[in-house]
Amino acid sequence: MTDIENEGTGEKKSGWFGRLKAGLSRSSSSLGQSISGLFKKRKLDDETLDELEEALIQADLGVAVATEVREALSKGRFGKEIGDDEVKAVLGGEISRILKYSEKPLVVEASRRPHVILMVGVNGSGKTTTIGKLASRFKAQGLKVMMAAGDTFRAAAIEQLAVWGERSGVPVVTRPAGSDAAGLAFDALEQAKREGYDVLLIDTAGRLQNKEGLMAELTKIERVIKKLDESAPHDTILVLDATTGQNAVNQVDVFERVAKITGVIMTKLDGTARGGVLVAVSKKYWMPIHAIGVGEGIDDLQDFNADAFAKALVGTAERA
Ligand SMILES: Nc1nc2c(ncn2[C@@H]2O[C@H](COP(=O)(O)OP(=O)(O)OP(=O)(O)O)[C@@H](O)[C@H]2O)c(=O)[nH]1
Repeated sequence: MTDIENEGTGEKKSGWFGRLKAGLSRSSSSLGQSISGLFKKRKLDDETLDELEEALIQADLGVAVATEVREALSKGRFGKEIGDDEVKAVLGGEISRILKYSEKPLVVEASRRPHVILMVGVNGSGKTTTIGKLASRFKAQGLKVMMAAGDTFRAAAIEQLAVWGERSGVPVVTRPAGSDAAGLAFDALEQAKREGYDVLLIDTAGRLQNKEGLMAELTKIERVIKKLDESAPHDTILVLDATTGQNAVNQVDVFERVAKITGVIMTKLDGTARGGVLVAVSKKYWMPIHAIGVGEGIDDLQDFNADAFAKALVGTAERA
């Protein structure tokens, strides 16, 4: 058994925390600025709490989280004077507490041969890139990895995965654009079983315009995979683009209805002011968040760490 958290040295960790913090700096500076503006030697009254709640909603954390933070902050402090630092500390603590439920590294059960991971998400969410990053990580851990270019609607997606395959030295099963994705998934799994692969990562198309079509496609892929392995897919990971803000929450709604989502990876957390949406997703769905994408490079995928994320989002810490 292995997981993607076991990678790297302490030095690398502080490096990635730096990257996470840099990535989330837009989110944290917009949130930090709102808070700093609010709590310059101010009494904690209803008006201030209303403004804080509004700032949190503006930062995409969602109404439920904003209400919870408001309650936590007012407890024992209502009517007293309060400063930025205390507010940020309470906020960071509350966010971390919520996110803890979602902290769950992606575990590959190597004995499954292969552990089948289906990647779903709308076009452009970062699915293909994330598969490439995962493949490269698993390979670095010594696992035998295969990818299947199941987004057969777009020739560019097939080519893109092939490039990731070359980059990471991982074989990619492809078919010409327009081919049947379920057939491709079946063949890939058959080959992976026969040749003793540890992990099979399957890309899928994510056209949201037509929910019935999407559901039919994913259901068909699942059905044919099960002919070869009743327990597969072992993970169905929804890839969400942080830059879409609240729309990411709607996407969980849609995909939950068309597939049995087992976890989430959120991409593009570098350089967006909308990183708070991850907290809204965690709070609403209590869903495992396996990892986060903080760039386009092969190493820009980090294990999700609730505490580090909360600190980077609120902008409270120099180090993890
Ligand atoms: N900045 C940044 N860009 C990312 C990240 N992940 C993916 N991208 C970029 O987002 C764009 C879309 O990524 P894809 O991997 O092609 O997305 P997809 O969901 O497979 O989209 P289709 O191929 O259209 O189905 C690409 O330009 C990626 O390089 C990330 O974590 N940070």
